Amino acid sequence: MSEQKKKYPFFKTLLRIIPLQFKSAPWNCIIENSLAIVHGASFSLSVIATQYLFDAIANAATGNAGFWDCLIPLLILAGVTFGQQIINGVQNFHGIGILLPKSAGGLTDLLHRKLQRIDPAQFEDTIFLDNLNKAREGVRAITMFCMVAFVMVSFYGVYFLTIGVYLFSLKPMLLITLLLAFIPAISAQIVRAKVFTKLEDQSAPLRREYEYYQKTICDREYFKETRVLGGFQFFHKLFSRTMELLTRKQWQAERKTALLQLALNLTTFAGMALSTYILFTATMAGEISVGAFAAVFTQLGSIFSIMQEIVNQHIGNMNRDIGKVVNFIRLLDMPEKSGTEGSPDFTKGIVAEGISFTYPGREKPAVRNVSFTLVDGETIAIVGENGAGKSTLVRLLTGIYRPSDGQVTVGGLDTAETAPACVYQGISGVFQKYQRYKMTLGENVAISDTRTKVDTAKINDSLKEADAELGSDISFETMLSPEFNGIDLSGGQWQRVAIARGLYRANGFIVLDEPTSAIDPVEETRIYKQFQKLAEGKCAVIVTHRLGSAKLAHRVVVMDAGEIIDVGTHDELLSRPGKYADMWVAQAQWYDRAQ
Ligand SMILES: Nc1ncnc2c1ncn2[C@@H]1O[C@H](COP(=O)(O)OP(=O)(O)OP(=O)(O)O)[C@@H](O)[C@H]1O
Repeated sequence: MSEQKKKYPFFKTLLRIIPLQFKSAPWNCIIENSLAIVHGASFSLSVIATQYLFDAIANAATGNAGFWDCLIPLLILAGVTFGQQIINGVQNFHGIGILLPKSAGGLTDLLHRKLQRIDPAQFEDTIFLDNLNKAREGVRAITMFCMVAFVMVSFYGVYFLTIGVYLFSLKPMLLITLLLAFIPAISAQIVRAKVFTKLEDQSAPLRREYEYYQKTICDREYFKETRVLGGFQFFHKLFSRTMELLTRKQWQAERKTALLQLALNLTTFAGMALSTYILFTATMAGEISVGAFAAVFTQLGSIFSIMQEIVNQHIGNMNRDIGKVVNFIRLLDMPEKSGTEGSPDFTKGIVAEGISFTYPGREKPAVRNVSFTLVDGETIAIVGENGAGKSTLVRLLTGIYRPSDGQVTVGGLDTAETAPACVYQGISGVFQKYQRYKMTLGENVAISDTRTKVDTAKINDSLKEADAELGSDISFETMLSPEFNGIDLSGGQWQRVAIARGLYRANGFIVLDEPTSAIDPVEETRIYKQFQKLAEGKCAVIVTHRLGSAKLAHRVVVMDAGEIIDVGTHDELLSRPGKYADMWVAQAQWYDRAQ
């Protein structure tokens, strides 16, 4: 059964998430529940104290009790009421101020760890991205959900158990009427759950859309282009339309459930009237004392409002959030990219045998039946037109994606069978879509090797090797982000920092996937020459459109429409007619100066 279709019943889901919540903040869960138990029991204590007080007053009126007989239950009642207020305050503060943030942190951590173990190819899949968006919403929902579940058992559970025993001892029918009054309300909540689960499923893609449109309007990375190209109105319209759609869906769900709520209120009103009647007739018939009548009568309002609070508010919210909670669990249940342990031995090189890969949502494979061997100490350049499959091949060779057909071995490790962390441990890469971390210059470089202690001399060397001359006013501590009180770099400077990051990481297999597009061709050739020196004795892959750089590699692989159409040295490929020779002629004038 696919993950999407797998069913998650309410109680099974609840049993799955309670241990997760408990693990994220064990002591706080214990404290919260203990407070809730005491708080719940205190309500019943106040009912019993009220009964004693009224009985004592009734007896005093007939001369059967004195002042002290009335004062003691009065003091007990005052003490219980005061204690209730204190416990309530402490419980609220602890629940909202401590337990909630702590467990939300724990669950977020769990989600992040899970994401690390999910196949990166999933991040290209729209359904997965929707599920991820839903699961993020689930972090907040799950914490509230569990808190309510705890409170239901430890506070309301204790309250209703003790008050139930008390009412039953007075008159069983009273308890039965109260319970029956809430059955229609509970059924209404089941319908509500279904409505909101469906709403959540429909909302996630819309939410992702409007979050994206909002980014195009407000984010710095889009700001210049959307203003200059006049895209603001366009994106604003899309944003408003998606928002409107989402709001309309929410409104429809709320309207549907609000009608049910109305029916619930009528039922509870009828239940309250009937209970009062039973209580009155029992007192008149002398079945219960005046004190018990007064205690129950004053409590009836509280019992109903607490029951309504449970059904309308808590069960209602739980039902509304169950969809989000299920999405969180669904993500946790996703298959992980795991495998056997091992260490790459790069003397065995990198071998691809008949590999193919198709992106989710695409029919044509991006890489088709590709085979080649990169021997130890060899540098290979991969060239080809846009969309030829170069970057996809690199992702397959580095184990980021697993081939749908064929086999890739990196230093003797089969990427489909080995734990990803083991495959990655000896690889360093600079990719086309490298990151511009909003961190200091030093962190931007050293982040590629968090396994070892930060080595400032090595950061310096890497920046030098990448020819990253950023200016005398920029040091390792300079924050590279205007959003965080720092400065920005030019496109070419960022690329050099990214290359330095790739060089900083210890490796046996280096990949440069065209990280030099913002650097002029002459400079690029210089960087690649330096890279070639660093790659000596290692396995290396260069992806480039500029054949002046491909020339530096031992062999060149030419790709077209996902397939390898030619392999050879630069000179071999030039000596025969073909795509490489055509591309070289078209680009030759760039390199005349660089020779
Ligand atoms: N995330 C994705 N989802 C679906 N298709 C994709 C995705 N990424 C790439 N493709 C498709 O896979 C094919 C190969 O893309 P790839 O990025 O590997 O080409 P490339 O040779 O590196 O291109 P370029 O020189 O433009 O960087 C293209 O047809 C592209 O449209």
